[in-house]
Amino acid sequence: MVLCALRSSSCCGVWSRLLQRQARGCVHSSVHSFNQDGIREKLQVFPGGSVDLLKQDSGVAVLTINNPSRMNAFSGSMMVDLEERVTQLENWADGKGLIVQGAAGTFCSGSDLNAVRAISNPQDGMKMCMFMQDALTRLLRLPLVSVALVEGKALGGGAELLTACDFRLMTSGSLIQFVHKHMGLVPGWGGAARLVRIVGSQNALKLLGGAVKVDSKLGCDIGLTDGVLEDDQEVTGVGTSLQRAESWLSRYVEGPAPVIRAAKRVVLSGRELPLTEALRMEKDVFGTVWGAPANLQALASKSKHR
Ligand SMILES: CC[C@H](C(=O)O)C(=O)SCCNC(=O)CCNC(=O)[C@H](O)C(C)(C)COP(=O)(O)OP(=O)(O)OC[C@H]1O[C@@H](n2cnc3c(N)ncnc32)[C@H](O)[C@@H]1OP(=O)(O)O
Repeated sequence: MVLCALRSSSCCGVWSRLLQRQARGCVHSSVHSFNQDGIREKLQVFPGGSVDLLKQDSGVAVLTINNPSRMNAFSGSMMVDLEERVTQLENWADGKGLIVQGAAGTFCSGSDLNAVRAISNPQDGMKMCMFMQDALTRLLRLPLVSVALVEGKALGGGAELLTACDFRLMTSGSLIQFVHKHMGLVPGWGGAARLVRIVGSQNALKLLGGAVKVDSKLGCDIGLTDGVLEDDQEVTGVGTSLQRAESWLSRYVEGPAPVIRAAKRVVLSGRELPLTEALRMEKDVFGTVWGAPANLQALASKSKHR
């Protein structure tokens, strides 16, 4: 229903405005009956765990899904936490990168089934779905290069969460599974739409239709996974998984924040907008870096790219 409303308004101007609102604001704000505050109140009734944000001086933030006693399942209050952390990241002008991880060596086992059982009626399900679509769409649209660090298991909504990052790293023993079929469901947090864009419709249908268990090898083969890290217990002297993920990300966030953020913006518009609009957006973003300090400095230093 929500997606239909978005699709039917797919003229370039609307898409452009949607993307331009990426800095702040709600993806579904124009959809009748999407009352974000009302949904937030409803979700808060299901407490437990937290979503924690650490903004570092390096310009790389770490977002941790933290509910270890339930394998980092999302309680209602954690969904609200997630949306608030995304707002904080939208307002973080100096940021360049983001790592999304789960606490205590596992990624995320999806929605908290206790909360899911309590809101298993269609109306509440729709509201939760729109709230999480909004939060995860805005997460992917942040002007930060983002990577999901998948340790342990990423199931159901947890698998959807990792598709809302630019890149995915898996530790060698980790597993991704869109278990929705086994729950009589399909993804509702935008995970199917993003998965198709990452692995193509053939592979996406296999993963959803077969609830296939994706290990690090299969993940690499189909392009879901961008790198494999050895499990912490298997290695010595090369740091924790988080340190290795930071090291992997460092080459993509090295350099001045305005340039890295501009790179993410042009890729994002290329990915989401029709060509004419994407070109217009690229021109606008180009205008923010042309003649700016990093550009002038590079020109003055007569740099060679050997
Ligand atoms: C389908 C989409 C939907 C959505 O909202 O869009 C969802 O995401 S629904 C949730 C889909 N996820 C699941 O169904 C996961 C179910 N859990 C498992 O398969 C296992 O617990 C597993 C594989 C995550 C871990 O297995 P393991 O043997 O290693 O540990 P335990 O089973 O003993 O789990 C420890 C502890 O965590 C609780 N737990 C795990 N996942 C959830 C969850 N999603 N919601 C609530 N609680 C969860 C589990 O019940 C155990 O608690 P305990 O009190 O010890 O029984």
